[in-house]
Amino acid sequence: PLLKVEEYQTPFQELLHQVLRQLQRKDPNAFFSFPVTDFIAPGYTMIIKHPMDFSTMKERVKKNEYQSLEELKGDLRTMCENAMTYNRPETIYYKAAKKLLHSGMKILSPERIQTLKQSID
Ligand SMILES: COc1ccc(C(=O)NC2CCC2)cc1-c1cc(C(C)=O)n2cccnc12
Repeated sequence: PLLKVEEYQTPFQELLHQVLRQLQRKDPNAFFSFPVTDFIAPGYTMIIKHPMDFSTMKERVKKNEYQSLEELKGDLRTMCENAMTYNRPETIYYKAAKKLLHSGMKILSPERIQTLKQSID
């Protein structure tokens, strides 16, 4: 079978893909890699109305559904706020979400994005 190469139609999609890779490095336990299920988190889908995770964000990049970085930033915020709503403050998930949101907003700062753009051009 052919090697599965991450092909992207536009440079902007490539930029978003690089941003997601940097964000996922801040989630070493992969707590945010896939959708949270009711099996591992009882009642989750009743409490959280707008679930989000990195695999869903990756799909959105592939389908070219993000028109701006702001939209990706919004999904990152939703994902972290979901975890800080469902989980109690003393849990590893609440703490991981708080940290991810903080470091994620730094990665998405204009300066960091400018540097990333230059590395792709
Ligand atoms: C994709 O979601 C997950 C994947 C794996 C794990 C996991 O490895 N949990 C082990 C660490 C202690 C059990 C946890 C989660 C997980 C994320 C979350 C979030 C993000 O709220 N969560 C909430 C309650 C229970 N489990 C989880």
